[in-house]
Amino acid sequence: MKPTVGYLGPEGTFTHEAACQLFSDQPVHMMPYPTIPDVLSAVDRGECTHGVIPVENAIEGAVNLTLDWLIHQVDVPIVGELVHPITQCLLVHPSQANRQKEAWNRIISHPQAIAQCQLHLRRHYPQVQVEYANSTAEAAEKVSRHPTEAWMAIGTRQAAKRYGLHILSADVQDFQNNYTRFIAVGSPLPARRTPPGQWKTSLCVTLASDFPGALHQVLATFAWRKINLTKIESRPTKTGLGNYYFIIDAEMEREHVLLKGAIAEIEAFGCKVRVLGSYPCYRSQSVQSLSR
Ligand SMILES: O=C(O)C(=O)C[C@]1(C(=O)O)C=C[C@@H](O)C=C1
Repeated sequence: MKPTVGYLGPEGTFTHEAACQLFSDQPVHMMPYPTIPDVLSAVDRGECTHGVIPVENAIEGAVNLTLDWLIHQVDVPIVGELVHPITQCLLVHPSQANRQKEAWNRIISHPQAIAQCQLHLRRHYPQVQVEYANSTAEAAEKVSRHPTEAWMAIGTRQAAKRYGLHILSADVQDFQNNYTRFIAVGSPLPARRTPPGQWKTSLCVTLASDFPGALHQVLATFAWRKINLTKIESRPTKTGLGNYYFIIDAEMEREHVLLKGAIAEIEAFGCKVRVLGSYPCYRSQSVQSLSR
């Protein structure tokens, strides 16, 4: 049976591009969902074999909704990662494309996309009212349904094609080198033609108690074993101010004797360790020819 891949939709989101890349080597059934929690819940209850969602952006940082749902709401392992380039475009209805800059009155997009372009918007379109959408493609689709409005969406080139929009300007993010890290969750990833660049294990660590050097003690277990950490992020446990989980990404397979040793040592201090997944990491090929 073909795998069913849930992703943050509708068609034409960055997540859709990432999902097409990750599953480009075999036939799959792609299933769009309106929100990140919907994707994760669909995988959790077995409606999809896999899910693809964003987890971190180079400009804006962590996608907290993804982290919080992975920790608190669902029990689905991370099985793969894809780093994908993000080119934000200003998309408008073709019948409005000749407007002056001052004439645009609304910008619609996903909060992460708006945040990545905030300097550009302040500089060029200070008058626009911001409206948030569940995804960049949802915003593009809304602009396409309102041909008489002076509205812009921020989104992908693919969304311009799919929803018949005009690209007013491309690369409008405030910093170049814009990349988002997407993760696949659910069943193990089918084999891909390209080998992974690296292997990571994501851990969620809860400290035993709050004392000077508690986090240092945890980090030291990785340091003396020379295990490289690629990320550490704290998220509230939601039990009170000052209580955190630490999400630690280690550049090593879960079964490696050094990582097993590190986890055992951290647990011996009384900390709780949950393995969120151990997975291959890929980088995107060109996104030009993607469509499914
Ligand atoms: O709205 C989309 O197109 C998405 O795929 C979501 C998302 C995100 O949540 O970070 C993905 C990549 C970009 O950073 C902007 C938005």
